[in-house]
Amino acid sequence: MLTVDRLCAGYGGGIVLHEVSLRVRPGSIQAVVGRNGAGKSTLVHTIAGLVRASSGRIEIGGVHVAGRQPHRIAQSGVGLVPQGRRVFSRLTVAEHLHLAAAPWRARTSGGEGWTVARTLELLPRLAVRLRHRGCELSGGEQQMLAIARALLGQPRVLLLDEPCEGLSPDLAARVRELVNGLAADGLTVLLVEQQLQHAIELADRVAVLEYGRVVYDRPTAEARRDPAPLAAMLSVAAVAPPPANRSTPRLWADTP
Ligand SMILES: Nc1ncnc2c1ncn2[C@@H]1O[C@H](COP(=O)(O)OP(=O)(O)OP(=O)(O)O)[C@@H](O)[C@H]1O
Repeated sequence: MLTVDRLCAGYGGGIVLHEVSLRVRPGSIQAVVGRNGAGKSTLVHTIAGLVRASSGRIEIGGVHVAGRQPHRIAQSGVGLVPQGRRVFSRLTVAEHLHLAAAPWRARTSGGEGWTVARTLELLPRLAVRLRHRGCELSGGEQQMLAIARALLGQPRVLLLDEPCEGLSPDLAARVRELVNGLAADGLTVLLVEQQLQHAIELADRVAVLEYGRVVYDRPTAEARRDPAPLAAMLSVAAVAPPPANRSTPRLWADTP
């Protein structure tokens, strides 16, 4: 369970997040949408400890983690897939995975845990690119690597900041399918998503951030039944996609 309670955070004394509260249950996906500059990345970075919370609570499985160092928060079970992937251009896929699977991360949280072999089974495209450097990967491969790296930290809570940004529609659909499968396996997922339609197709709940405040937070079933208020908040056309099926991940074997 991820609980964010009246969280305030910002930069250099300026406040970006104003009393943000969210609760994300294990095995569920909470989407966060909002216009550019609304504070979505700041929220994700504050949960991950990269931005300091000025007040409020962040709990992972009931343990208050706000104020801890980012690596301590990672050890508490928070995995981050940052916006723009942030893979190292000169390191190979194998080196990325080796670093992410460092011994202090080898803890498992009850289950069998993520090993390099298991991530390569889930994302077999990476297995054939092991010797390639980050700069030689396609956007889709970089995204897979960013997800694999986060999984190797044994997260209970996975934060994904616009994981489909810049990907082709086909690849973006595969990333969403993967995220859906990870939630089906019990991960708690907070997903920043640009596309409202995709957010309500994939997530269990959708929240809208506006100027750093949560102005909407409802089950997506409700948003699907009546998308107009949500669409109006974001100034996009109302859409009502079919409900997503939660299923285990399909192997991502073909060339992205
Ligand atoms: N490192 C930083 N230092 C100072 N201000 C920042 C920093 N990062 C973000 N901001 C400011 O915080 C506000 C929220 O930015 P943030 O990146 O969280 O928004 P966002 O909703 O993720 O936007 P986008 O959809 O464009 O990624 C913006 O006004 C932005 O200029």
